[in-house]
Amino acid sequence: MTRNKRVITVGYLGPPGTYSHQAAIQQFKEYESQPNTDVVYKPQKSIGACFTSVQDGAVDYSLVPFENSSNGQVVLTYDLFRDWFTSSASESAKKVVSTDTPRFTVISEQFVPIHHNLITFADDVTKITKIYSHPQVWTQCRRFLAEYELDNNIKVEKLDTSSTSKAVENLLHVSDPEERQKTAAIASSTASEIHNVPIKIPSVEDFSGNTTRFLCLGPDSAYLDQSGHQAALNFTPDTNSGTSNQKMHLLTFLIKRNDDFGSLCDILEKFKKYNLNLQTITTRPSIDKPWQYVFFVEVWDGHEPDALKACLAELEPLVFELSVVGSFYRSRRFFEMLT
Ligand SMILES: O=C(O)C(=O)Cc1ccccc1
Repeated sequence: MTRNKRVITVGYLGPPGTYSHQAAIQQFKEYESQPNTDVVYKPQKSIGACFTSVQDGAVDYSLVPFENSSNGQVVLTYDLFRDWFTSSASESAKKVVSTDTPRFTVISEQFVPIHHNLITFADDVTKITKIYSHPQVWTQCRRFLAEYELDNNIKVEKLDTSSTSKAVENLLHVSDPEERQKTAAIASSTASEIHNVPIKIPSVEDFSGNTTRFLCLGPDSAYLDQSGHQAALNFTPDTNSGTSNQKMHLLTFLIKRNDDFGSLCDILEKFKKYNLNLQTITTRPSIDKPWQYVFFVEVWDGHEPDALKACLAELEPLVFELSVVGSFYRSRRFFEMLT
C-alpha cells in the first residue's frame, strides 16, 4: 500500500529567479529530500498576493522580504502587516485585505545573501541610458551607480519593476539592437541564467555582506481547521536544522495616550520587567488616524515560557490593537553573521 504524498506549497514574489524565490528554496530545501514529500514553489504576482494566498489556503507558506542590511525596512511588507493585523489600513487596502482576522502568522525567518549584478546585452556600460530593477535595489548599489555615472537622473532613466527577475525579462522584449545597447537590469545571477542574458558587471552591491531578512508566513494553528491548509510544519530547533533555540516575537500596537509624557517609555519598561530583550522598533503611519503611528516591536524572550503572556497582559491598558504577528525561532545564520 502506498501512502499519500505530502505536498507542501510555498508562495514567493515571482516570477522565478527572484531573491524571494531563493529565500523560499533556502527555507524548504531540506523538505525536498524527505521521502513522501513534494515541495511545490508557486510564484505570486506581488508581496500582497503572498499574504492573501496564505490566508486563502492557496499556498501553505509564503516568504516575504522584511529588512535589508544596507537599506533597512521593506516598508511595503510592514504596511501589509499593518493592514492585516490592525484596523489602521487605507481604504484601498481594506478592500483587498479581507475583514477576517488573519489566519496566518510568522513562523520563521531566513537571511539571504544578496549579490546584485549588472545584466545587459550592451557592450559599453557608458552607453546605458535605461536600467530596470526592483525599487529596493537602487539604494543597495549607490556606489556602483555613482562610479559609472548611472546615478545621473537626467542622462539615465531608472525604471522600477515588480521584481528583479522581471527587470531581466524586460531586456528580452527590447528587439531594436540599438536600444539593446542602451538597456540594462540589476538582478541576481539566477535571473541572468534563467533569462539567458549575460552579466556585464558582477557584485555591484555596496557592501559584500548585503543580506535581506525574509519572514515565512504560515498557517496559524488556531485556524488550521478552517484554513484548508494541508501542512503545519513545526520549525523548532529539533525539526529544522537552520534554527537556533532563541525565540523571537514580532508584536504590533498603537500607543493609547500618546499625548502623555513617557507613554512609550512605560511600554518599554514592561519589556524590561519581563526580560524581553528589545531587538527592533519601527513605526509606520496609521492611515486612518493622521499623525498617529503603528508600532512594530521585536523582542527575544529569556526562555521564560509565560513571560510574553504576562507582559502582554500588562501592555493591554497602555495600547490599542495589540497583536502578536508571530513567535518564531531565530535562524542560526543570525549568530553566524555576528561573529
Ligand atoms: O525582486 C526580487 O528579487 C525580490 O525578491 C525583492 C527583493 C529585491 C531586492 C532585495 C531583496 C528582495
